[in-house]
Amino acid sequence: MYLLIPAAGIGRRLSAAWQQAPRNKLLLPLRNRPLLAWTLLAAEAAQSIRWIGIICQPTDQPDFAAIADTLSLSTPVHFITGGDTRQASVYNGLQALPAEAAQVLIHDGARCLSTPDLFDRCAAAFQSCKGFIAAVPVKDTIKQVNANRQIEHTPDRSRLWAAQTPQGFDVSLLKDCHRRGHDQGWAVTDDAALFEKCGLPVNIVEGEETNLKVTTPADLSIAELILKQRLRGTD
Ligand SMILES: Nc1ccn([C@@H]2O[C@H](COP(=O)(O)OP(=O)(O)OP(=O)(O)O)[C@@H](O)[C@H]2O)c(=O)n1
Ligand SMILES: C[C@](O)(CO)[C@H](O)COP(=O)(O)O
Repeated sequence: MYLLIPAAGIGRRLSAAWQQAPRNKLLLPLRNRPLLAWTLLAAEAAQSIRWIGIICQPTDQPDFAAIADTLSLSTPVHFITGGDTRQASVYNGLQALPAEAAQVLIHDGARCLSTPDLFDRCAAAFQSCKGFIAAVPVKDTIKQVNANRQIEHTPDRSRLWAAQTPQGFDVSLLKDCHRRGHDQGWAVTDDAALFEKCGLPVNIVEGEETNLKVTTPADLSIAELILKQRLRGTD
């Protein structure tokens, strides 16, 4: 299975909280390794992942290459230049896939706590569909709010899921959706939304409650705790 890892962000929300200049949060230490290292180790331990493409800014590539070298991965790692948005980065990643890649998993580098089992369950989902996402049921009541911060609507919680990654797609179909998105000026925050806008079905694969996206300082603290428990075997 081919895996694309969007890793070309600049961590604005994390840096702003610390009142620091933006920097790629995937280089931040978590326990005793850079955040990206945990993502790579999980992908390496998955039975299904045979190819990794890290989508990054050229300025981060030397650091990411050093991280990959330190891990001595058996899975081949390739580097792809990212774009100004996650959507643009994934677009670049798709263009860089080997011609023989028919299916791809896309997984945020910032979701460093995903387990090998989740990668393998997602890879297996291709046996029954051409588009899917890892997701978990929503626990909070969600409110749709207008510009005046007044509640407009309370969706039925029983039908709400929080999208995670990996997200998996037929490569040819996703390339078409990204192309249409570029031509139509669609701006989306996950790749499934492009499939949806193109009228293509996207299924749900049960995600993991611990598969959080490290976005804010609180996420970093939670990720530290989860890793501490996981490394002690008490996760
Ligand atoms: N132009 C971008 C923006 C984001 N990402 C990646 O997409 C994932 C999810 O993005 P997010 O958590 O938002 O990371 P950042 O964009 O770095 O964070 P922020 O929005 O706070 O700047 C991350 O692994 C990030 O590196 C990317 O590859 N290219
Ligand atoms: C793809 C994603 O992780 C699904 O929840 C999320 O949309 C990424 O959003 P971000 O703003 O790029 O972190």
